[in-house]
Amino acid sequence: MAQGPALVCRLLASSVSVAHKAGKIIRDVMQKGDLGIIDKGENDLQTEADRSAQRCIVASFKNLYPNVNIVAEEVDKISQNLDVPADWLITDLDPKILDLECPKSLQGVTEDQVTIWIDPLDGTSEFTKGLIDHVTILIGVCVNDEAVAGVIYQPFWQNRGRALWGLVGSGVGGFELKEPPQTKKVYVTTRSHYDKAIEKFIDGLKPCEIIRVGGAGNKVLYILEGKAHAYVYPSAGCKRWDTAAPEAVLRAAGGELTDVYGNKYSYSKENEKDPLNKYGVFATAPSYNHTEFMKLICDIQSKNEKND
Ligand SMILES: Nc1ncnc2c1ncn2[C@@H]1O[C@H](COP(=O)(O)O)[C@@H](OP(=O)(O)O)[C@H]1O
Ligand SMILES: [Mg+2]
Ligand SMILES: [Mg+2]
Ligand SMILES: [Mg+2]
Repeated sequence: MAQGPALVCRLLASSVSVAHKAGKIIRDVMQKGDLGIIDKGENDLQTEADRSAQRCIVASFKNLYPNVNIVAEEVDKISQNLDVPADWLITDLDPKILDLECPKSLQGVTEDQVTIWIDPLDGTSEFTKGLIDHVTILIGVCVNDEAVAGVIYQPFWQNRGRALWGLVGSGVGGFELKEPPQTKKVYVTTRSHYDKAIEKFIDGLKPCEIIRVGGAGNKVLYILEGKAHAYVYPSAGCKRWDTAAPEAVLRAAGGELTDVYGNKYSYSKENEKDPLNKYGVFATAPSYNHTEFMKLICDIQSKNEKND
């Protein structure tokens, strides 16, 4: 008897659908111009767009998948038991995603094994400065420890939004995967959390071109669209909601994302209590050997420790 699409495929298609709805909320807040900025402290802002986009995504997922674990960036009690307005309801699931060949290891997954890591607006600092191209919505579908599917959504793309999605072991969609330039190495790093230590680390990578832009999702996008060989963030600061979706899409495309020791982050629900990516973020394009890259990173790390 036909089983219908696997839960992971339905969750991925639902993530694309709800990201479109949250994207419209973010565009509307920007259009109205009253961002309602709150400073959460330590260079971490939150706006009405972060709050409203999260409410839409969390309420919609809870409505359709009541037993899935959900961890979202913004502390917001409202979305826990919200009546979902009709225009937030998850609808029109993309048949291309529902019809994906779901990897055998994921076919029997049940809701209780799933944790959805949500960053309703990644690149908030840039959003408050009107740098809207840096902004993405990140929805990572994780099974036990692993980020297996994800959506990097650009709400301001051609002013109607674009979803880049991936299912590890199955494929990617919504964009054209491009290789980075064959010439010099190009690395992408933080724009708004740059400090002397990061600058010193990045200097160790020279000669290369350094691009500084906002958003973890946006930096992985630079890799997927062939604008950079690697994303280098040699500091704690990002959280699991910043990397779950980008890691899933990048790995589905053949790339890698790890900490400074070359280890993947665990995305199990237990990490809700301590979501900090303590050992940085290092992501590489499919054609860029991650092991080689991490050896280079390790050399820089030990050189800096010797000189300190
Ligand atoms: N040192 C730090 N302190 C607080 N947040 C940090 C941080 N470093 C990175 N982040 C968060 O990680 C994401 C990517 O950061 P960056 O743009 O600097 O590369 C942003 O997510 P949000 O915009 O969702 O908060 C940012 O806030
Ligand atoms: Mg934030
Ligand atoms: Mg973020
Ligand atoms: Mg955010």
